[in-house]
Amino acid sequence: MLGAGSWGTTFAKILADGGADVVLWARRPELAREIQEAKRNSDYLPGVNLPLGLRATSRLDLALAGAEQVYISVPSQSLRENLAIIAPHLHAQASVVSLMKGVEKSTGKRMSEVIAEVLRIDPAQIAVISGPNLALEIAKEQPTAAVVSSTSLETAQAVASVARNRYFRSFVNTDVIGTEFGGVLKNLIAVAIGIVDGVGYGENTKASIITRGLVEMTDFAVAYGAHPETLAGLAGLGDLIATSQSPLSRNNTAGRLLGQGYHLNDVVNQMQQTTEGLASVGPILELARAMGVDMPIVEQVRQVLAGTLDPKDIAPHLTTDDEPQGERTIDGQAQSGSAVRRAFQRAFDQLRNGGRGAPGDRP
Ligand SMILES: NC(=O)c1ccc[n+]([C@@H]2O[C@H](COP(=O)([O-])OP(=O)(O)OC[C@H]3O[C@@H](n4cnc5c(N)ncnc54)[C@H](O)[C@@H]3O)[C@@H](O)[C@H]2O)c1
Ligand SMILES: O=P(O)(O)OC[C@H](O)CO
Repeated sequence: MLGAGSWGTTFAKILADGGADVVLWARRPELAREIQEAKRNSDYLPGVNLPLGLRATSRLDLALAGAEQVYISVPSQSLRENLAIIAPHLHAQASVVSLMKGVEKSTGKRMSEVIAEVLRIDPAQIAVISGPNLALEIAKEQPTAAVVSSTSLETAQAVASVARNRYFRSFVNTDVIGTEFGGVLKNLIAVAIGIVDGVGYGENTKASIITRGLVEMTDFAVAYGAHPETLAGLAGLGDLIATSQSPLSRNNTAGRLLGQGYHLNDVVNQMQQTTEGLASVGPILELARAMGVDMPIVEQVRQVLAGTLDPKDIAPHLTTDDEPQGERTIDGQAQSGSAVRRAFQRAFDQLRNGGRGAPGDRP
């Protein structure tokens, strides 16, 4: 596991509690020592006891020696530089798993794209994991689920069978684009929710933004080749709900501070952990423009960040059109609603089958 922040450490615990032999790489030797010796990461996960079998080191060569699966959890904007130092130590057949939820600001690339480009490995060796996964809740062993996605179902299944335990359930799919963009886009909507929360608006406003935000997320991801069902699953709606509702969310918290009137620079200074949404707004809007996708909520988040829109004005503008629009739902067709129906059918089938058997989120 590369990256010993909140999510890297929590995910190392998930893997170790599932029975895997895990070595966690921390950049700072003193943090590696605390994890290795005291089985604690007091900076990021105060009060959490880590598994006794979890090892930690600040030496990348030792962390990667013989690793069959390499999980990466560093800030998205630092992935490329981290990959450059990882590459010489990586086993040629290793699977590389991204736990990150951002796009690279300078290129607009998803994390799996950056990994494929820098490491020059077969995309079938790459997987991504996303879902409603607030680190601190999981570190306290509160049950949740996630989706492991790879273009190779075999790789996704191999990773999912390791990344699971009594409190963490992994499903699989092969929609890497939808799974990654779900994690990126929900951050932007969570910032919007935080903003209106900070302003003092209530549940109607937030529900409207979540619902319309999901349409924006789906329109965007589908334009780039995702399946709409993925956005109705754990990596889309599931994560959107968790991130928008929780005070543990850094994106939500950053939004709330903006809504309370703090300037972006002050908010960035206050956030001690990675807040991916703030860096993703620009590249996502550029990608949206390139595909002709309308994202009024994300555009207004950009304006609030730029200081050109008063936070209290964000909510009424759920659409940029003056004329009343049809309420397109997540598959973009008000009349059919077929993606929503399929998602409900899938959830129903899973319940009926005791959690098994859905083709999209296969456990
Ligand atoms: N925390 C969560 O609840 C959570 C859940 C799911 C996904 N994620 C995603 O995981 C990724 C990492 O998030 P996190 O919460 O672990 O962040 P964090 O800020 O808690 O930790 C980031 C870690 O990366 C390390 N790092 C390595 N290279 C770095 C560099 N060049 N610059 C700065 N830090 C560097 C830091 O030392 C730190 O240990 C993000 O993409 C985030 O969206 C987080
Ligand atoms: O704290 P956030 O806002 O980065 O959200 C953490 C996770 O992505 C929630 O699934």
